[in-house]
Amino acid sequence: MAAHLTESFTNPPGYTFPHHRLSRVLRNPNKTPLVLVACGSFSPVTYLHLRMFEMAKDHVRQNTDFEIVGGYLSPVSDMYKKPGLLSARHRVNMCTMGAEDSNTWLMVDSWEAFQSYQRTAIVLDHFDYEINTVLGGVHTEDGEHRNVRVMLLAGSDLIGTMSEPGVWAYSDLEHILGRYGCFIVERAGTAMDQATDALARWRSNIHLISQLIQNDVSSTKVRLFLRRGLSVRYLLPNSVVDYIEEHGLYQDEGANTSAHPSPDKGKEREREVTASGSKKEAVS
Ligand SMILES: Nc1ncnc2c1ncn2[C@@H]1O[C@H](COP(=O)(O)OP(=O)(O)OP(=O)(O)O)[C@@H](O)[C@H]1O
Ligand SMILES: O=C(O)c1ccc[n+]([C@@H]2O[C@H](COP(=O)([O-])O)[C@@H](O)[C@H]2O)c1
Repeated sequence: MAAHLTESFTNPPGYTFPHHRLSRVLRNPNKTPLVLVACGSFSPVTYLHLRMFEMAKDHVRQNTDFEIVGGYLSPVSDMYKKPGLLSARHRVNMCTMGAEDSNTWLMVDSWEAFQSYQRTAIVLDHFDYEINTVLGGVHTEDGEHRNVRVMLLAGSDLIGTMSEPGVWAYSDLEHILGRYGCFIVERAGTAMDQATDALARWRSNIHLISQLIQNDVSSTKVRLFLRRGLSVRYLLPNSVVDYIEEHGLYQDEGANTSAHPSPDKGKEREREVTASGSKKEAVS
C-alpha cells in the first residue's frame, strides 16, 4: 500500500484519539475489519447524518466482505469558512451528543475540527495512523492481527464535487479512492451514476448505497427553519435540539458562526445551494 501523504500528524492541544467504541476483536476471521469516517460540516448534525452510518452498516453486511468495527464523524475545521459553519466547539458538542445518545458504535473525532483546515486525504491518513500504527489494528478471536481498512462515508453530492474541476487535487482523489475507498449514500437531487462516471477508474473502491426510504434533511434547511422560528424537533436528536435552544444557536444568518464566508470553498458551495434551489425552496 502507498505511504501516508504526511509522516507527521499535528494534534490539537490536549487531543487524544477516541477509541472507546472501537471493537478490537474481529468476530468473523474471514472478513476485513472496516472503519467508516464521515467528514463534513455537521452544522448541525441531523438524523440523516446518523442514518448514513446505519444504511452503510446494512449495505456492508449484505453485500461485502467487510466487518464494521467502528464509525466516526469528523467535523471540519472552522478554517473551512463555509457559510453557516458554527464554531467547532458547538459542532463537536452536538455531534458527540447526537452520536453517543443514539447508538453504540459511533464516535466523534475532534482532530480536524480543532486545528487548521485539513484535506480529507490527510484526515483519512490520520485515522489509518491512529488505528493501525498507534493502536495496532484489531485481532481475531484466535489472536491473529489484522489491519483495519479505513473508508470514507459520504453523500452523493460530495462525490459529485470530486468530478468538478478545481475542488479536489487529483493526487488526493487517487489517495482517497485508490488507497482507501468510499461508501456513497444516494442523495436526492444528485444523480449517482453521473456523480461516479468521472471516477470510473476507482470503481471497484466506490460502493453505492441507495436510500430505500428517501430522507432529504439537510443542515442548510435546519438552519433556515431555526432562523424562522420553526420547529426542528424529530429532524435532529432531541439532545441536539435542546442544546441549540439552550445556547440560542442559528438565530441569525452569520451570527455565532465560526467565520465570515471566504471567497473560496464556502462561496462555491453557497452558489451550488442557491443554483439548485433544492435546499432553499423547502422553506421559502
Ligand atoms: N440528505 C442527505 N442524503 C445523503 N447524504 C447526505 C445528506 N445530508 C448530508 N449528507 C452527507 O453528509 C456528509 C456531511 O455533510 P454536511 O455536514 O456538509 O451536511 P449537509 O446537510 O449537506 O450540510 P449543509 O446543508 O450545511 O451543506 C456529506 O458527505 C453529505 O454528502
Ligand atoms: O480534501 C479536499 O480537497 C476537499 C474538498 C472539498 C470538500 N472536502 C471535505 O468535504 C466535506 C464536506 O464538505 P461540504 O462543503 O460539502 O460541507 C468537508 O469535510 C471538507 O473538508 C475536502
